[in-house]
Amino acid sequence: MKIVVDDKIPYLEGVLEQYFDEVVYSTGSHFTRELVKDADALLVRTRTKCDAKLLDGSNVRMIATATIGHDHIDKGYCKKNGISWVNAPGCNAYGVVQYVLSALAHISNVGNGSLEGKTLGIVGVGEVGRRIAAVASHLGLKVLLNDPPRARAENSTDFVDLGTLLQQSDIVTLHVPLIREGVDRTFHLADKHFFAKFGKPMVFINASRGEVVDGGALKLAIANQRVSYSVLDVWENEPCIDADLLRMVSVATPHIAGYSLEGKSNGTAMAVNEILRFFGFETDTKWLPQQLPMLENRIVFNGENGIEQGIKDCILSSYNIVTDDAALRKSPDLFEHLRGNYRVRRELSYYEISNVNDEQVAARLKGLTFKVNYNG
Ligand SMILES: NC(=O)c1ccc[n+]([C@@H]2O[C@H](COP(=O)([O-])OP(=O)(O)OC[C@H]3O[C@@H](n4cnc5c(N)ncnc54)[C@H](O)[C@@H]3O)[C@@H](O)[C@H]2O)c1
Ligand SMILES: O=C(O)[C@H](O)[C@H](O)COP(=O)(O)O
Repeated sequence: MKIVVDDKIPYLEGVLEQYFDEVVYSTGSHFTRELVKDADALLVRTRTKCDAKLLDGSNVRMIATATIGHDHIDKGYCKKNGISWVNAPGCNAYGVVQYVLSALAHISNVGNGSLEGKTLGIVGVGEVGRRIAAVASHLGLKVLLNDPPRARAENSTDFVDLGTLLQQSDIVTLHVPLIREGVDRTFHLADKHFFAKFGKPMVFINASRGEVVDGGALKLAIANQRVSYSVLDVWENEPCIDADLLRMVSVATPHIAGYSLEGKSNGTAMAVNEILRFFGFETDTKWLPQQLPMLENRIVFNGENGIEQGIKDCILSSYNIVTDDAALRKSPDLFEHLRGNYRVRRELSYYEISNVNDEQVAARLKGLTFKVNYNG
């Protein structure tokens, strides 16, 4: 049996070789019909468009993507052609949480004031959005949630309509999948009408998919100050991103929000286990990547400038978004290289915070998923 694998999926060395006769590694964007035609399975990331153009006439029976998003897989085509597919739900959700928390801490530090009492509007409350909602109160934020599919399915009063959210929030963050058609379409969800509904100049964050935002409408909203501060991790037409938009946004990163080490290793593990299960390979235990790289994991809490500042400093010590912003601005043409050669980044739960003498501070840091060494 043969499997074709994206060569940027980490921690895989020698694993699939134990089960498949042939394992071929290739650049995700370079998969060709020729390469996959006699493959039984594909292990991909977002860079491999799995559609008729790639798959027509192939033997592929199973596609696993080591990512949360699956808009690069033509699900209709797969269904019609008996190809099973799986993604890795939630794998890097805490990586995106860390990204958003770092963005919030940075935004607050550069003159947008305390986060305490501000309202964070979360659009799309799935694996990522609900984790952000769960940690937000530990930064003193109130949340408003918008998720029409969940609101319908759960008949719940936890959600508000998009207009209310945009009217009442100080910060809006998008965590929807890219859906191109239908009642829950998210393609260009953030268009000129969306920005016109803002009740006040607002902070805008997008770490979902680039095509969820109409870049032209965002540029206009920044120019006319409907958007007071903007953070973009994802872009239309990646990796060829809009140079004007890059100049205009406040923080720009190359689609790395979910690129924590934990996120990547979870994605690899989930995809590998699904492949092994699909092909009926006997495994004693669920496969997990071994020997993950370590970093220094101690952070000393400093409350001298207030508790909120101390908490924001802990978040920024774990991951400071400005590093990725600087790298992209320096070399926008290296968008894909910056992603492919991303450094090791550990999630908040990896870090242990010391010098915490206050029970409430300890509870807030734990709520943000840090480990806390509390001297109570
Ligand atoms: N930048 C990154 O590195 C990165 C990392 C992970 C995920 N993502 C993107 O973020 C998306 C969300 O991730 P997730 O794990 O939370 O996905 P998820 O599927 O668990 O949650 C998505 C939520 O959005 C809701 N939704 C669907 N249509 C909606 C609409 N029109 N309006 C409002 N809500 C809507 C769904 O009901 C669901 O609850 C992914 O699909 C992926 O594209 C990006
Ligand atoms: O959908 C996801 O999981 C994320 O967008 C993920 O970070 C994408 O990573 P890629 O497959 O492009 O490396």
